[in-house]
Amino acid sequence: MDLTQLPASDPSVILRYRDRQYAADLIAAAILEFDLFSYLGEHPGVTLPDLCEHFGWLERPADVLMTLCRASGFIETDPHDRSTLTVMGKEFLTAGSPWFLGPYYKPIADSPKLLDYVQILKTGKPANWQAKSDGADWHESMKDEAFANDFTNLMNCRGIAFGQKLAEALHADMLGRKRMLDVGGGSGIYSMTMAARCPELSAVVLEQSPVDEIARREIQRNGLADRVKVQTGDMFVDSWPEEVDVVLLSNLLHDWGREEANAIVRRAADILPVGGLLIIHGAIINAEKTGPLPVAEYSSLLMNITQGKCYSVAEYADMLDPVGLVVKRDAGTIGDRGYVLACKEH
Ligand SMILES: C[S@@+](CC[C@H](N)C(=O)[O-])C[C@H]1O[C@@H](n2cnc3c(N)ncnc32)[C@H](O)[C@@H]1O
Repeated sequence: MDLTQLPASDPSVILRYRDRQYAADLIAAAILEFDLFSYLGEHPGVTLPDLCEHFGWLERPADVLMTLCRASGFIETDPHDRSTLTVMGKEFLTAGSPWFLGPYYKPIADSPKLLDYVQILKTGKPANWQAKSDGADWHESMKDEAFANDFTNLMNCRGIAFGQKLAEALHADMLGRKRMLDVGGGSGIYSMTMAARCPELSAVVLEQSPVDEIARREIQRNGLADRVKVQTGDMFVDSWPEEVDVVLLSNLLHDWGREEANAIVRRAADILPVGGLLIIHGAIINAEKTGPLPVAEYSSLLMNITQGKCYSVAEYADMLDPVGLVVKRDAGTIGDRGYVLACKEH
C-alpha cells in the first residue's frame, strides 16, 4: 500500500468504544467500593496525597482515577491540587443526595474488572487483563509468540493511520534528518510511514523477540527493508544504535511507571546530538489534567494492564527537562492521539 496516502475520515468513534471499555468499572469502584464522592463532598479541597492516605491508594492509579473524574466533569481541581465536587458530582454521585445514581452501577459491583481496580488502587500493581491466562503481565505476555502476533497486529492496524498523520504533522521538522531510532517500535509501522513520507530518512526499530521478527516481515512486505532495519535488543539493557538524529517513542512510555519512563528518556537523551529531536507519540493528557475525556478513559485501561498510564504534557516536560530535552510543541493528530516534540538543547 501507499503509506503516504492519508485516510479522509477520523476513526475516533470506533477507537473510543474499545479504548473506554474499562472506564465504567473504575468509576463504579469509586462509587460503590470507596464512596469517593461522598468523601469529597464532606472534605472539599482534598489533595491527591490526602486521598491516597485516607483510602490507602497508590499515587499512580489514584491520579488516573482523579483525572478521569475531572475529565468527566465530576470534580474540579485548583492549581494547588485541591479537588472539589462540581454541581453534577454533588447532585448525582453523593450518597446523601436525592438524585444519587449509585444504585445504577450496582449491576457491575462484582465485575472482575471492578475488583481488579480495587486491588490496583491499593497496590499500584497492574492486573493481568488481556494478558495470557497463566497470570503473566502484559510485558511478559509480549514475549509469547501467539500473544505478540495478535497484539502487534492490533497496534499495527491503528498505526497505519496514526503513523501517516504523525509523519504528515512532523514533515517540516523532519527535513534534513537522516536516521530515526524507533524504540519498542512494534511492527515498525511508524518508522515505515515516516520513511515513506521522508525519502531521505532511514530508520532502525529496536525491538525484543519475537516482535523483532514480526517487524522484519512487515518491513519486507512493505518494500522498505533497504531503509528500515530492525535491531533485536532489550531497550533497558542493551546498547542503543548511535548516530541517530531523531528518537521516536510511540505508545511506549505510557506502558511504564515513572522510573522506567525516566530511564528510557535518559537513554534517548544520551544518544541524541544537540539539535536532535525526541518525538513522544500516543494518547496524551493535557497539561491541566482535565482531559481529553477519551484519553482519560484510555488511561484507566492502561493503568489496569500495565505499570503505566497516559502521562500529561506537563509530566512529559518534567521527564525531559532534566536531561536537556526541551519541549517545542504538542499537538493532536487523529483518533484522540497526538505527540510531544522535544529538542536536545544541551
Ligand atoms: C505498546 S507497544 C508500542 C509499539 C509501537 N511503538 C506502536 O506505537 O504501536 C510497546 C512495544 O515495546 C516493546 N518492548 C517492551 N519491552 C521492551 C524491551 N525491554 N525492549 C525492547 N522492546 C520492548 C514491545 O515488544 C512492544 O512492541
